[in-house]
Amino acid sequence: MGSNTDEDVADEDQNVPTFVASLPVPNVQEMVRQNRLEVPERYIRNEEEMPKSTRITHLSAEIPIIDLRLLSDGQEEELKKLDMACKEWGFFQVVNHGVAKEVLRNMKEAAAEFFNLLLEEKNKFSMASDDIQGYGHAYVVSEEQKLDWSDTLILLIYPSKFRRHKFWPTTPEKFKEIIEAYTSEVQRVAEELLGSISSIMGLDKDILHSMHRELMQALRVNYYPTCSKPDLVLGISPHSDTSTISILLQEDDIDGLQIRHDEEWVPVGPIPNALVVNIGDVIEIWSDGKYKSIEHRAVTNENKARISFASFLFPHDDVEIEPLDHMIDSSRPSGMYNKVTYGDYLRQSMKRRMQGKAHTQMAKNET
Ligand SMILES: O=C(O)CCC(=O)C(=O)O
Ligand SMILES: [Fe+2]
Repeated sequence: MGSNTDEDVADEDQNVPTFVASLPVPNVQEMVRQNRLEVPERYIRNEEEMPKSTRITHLSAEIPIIDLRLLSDGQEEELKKLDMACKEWGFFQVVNHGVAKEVLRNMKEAAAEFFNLLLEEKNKFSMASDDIQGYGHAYVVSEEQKLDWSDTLILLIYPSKFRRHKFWPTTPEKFKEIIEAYTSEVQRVAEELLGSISSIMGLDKDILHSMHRELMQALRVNYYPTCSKPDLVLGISPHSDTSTISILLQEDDIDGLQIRHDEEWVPVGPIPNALVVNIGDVIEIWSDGKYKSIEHRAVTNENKARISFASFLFPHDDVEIEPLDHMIDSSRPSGMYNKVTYGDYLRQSMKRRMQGKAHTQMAKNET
């Protein structure tokens, strides 16, 4: 991994995985550009989903902050904190991760420049009708469902043989290199984190990584335009991630991400240059529910568009996922989840709209 010597070989390769396509929906940024005040009915949430108050609460300050250097050095305190974070929050912020500020800044600036292009320029990279790589929307499966107040750019990054370069924006000119620089660092951070998560699960450090067969990474860049009525819409619907772990870069000065904790929505206040990490469904299943893949959503605001970068780390399609024997409670010897083939799990989830914990529910062992 990490090499880019096989540049462009993947595009026509039959073995490049494809994902379930989304129905076509309007471009939200363009809609706002044309009429800043309009909020069409399809975006207005039912009463119970409306975000209403989006302010930082006292709980925001309790979301764990983890020092990656200490963690990767195996420092006991930091490993304990990670264990608590995975059990009680499913989310934590990572500092001291070693990704250069310049790499983060370049990524943010390049993405902002891309989204500021005219629609017809961006549409040169729009998703094909049978897949979700490129610029467009994901998880829209019916004409009736409420729509998210966002547009997105999705790229499969690793292994690099799976890249589909025709979807990689060419404006700004250096965008490809900038994505490469950022995502290769994310891959390193992910490998370090998987090592530490292996340790707290009582496994040798390299086990979780090797269980992926190939450690895949997809990048989803979310663009949330401003909204004149942010209390009525959601930038991204509540969902848990189908990944093993996800690593998110967000703006330093715009709130948006909220996570479900003790039945409340808790905003994750940005820490400049930190990365937000969450446990995905795969670890929830491997750990038989001890480590939680927590529901989260994004809200919008009236004043400033927000861009976030979500990297999803996940296993090869053929990998079978099931609770690890030693993580299963003796009181429930068959475990909480059935065995699933990851590729099936992922594609099944994409046939549904994003809906809270519906995906892991599907794998639940009801006996
Ligand atoms: O924009 C955010 O803060 C959250 C994005 C997210 O959850 C996702 O892309 O899966
Ligand atoms: Fe997510």
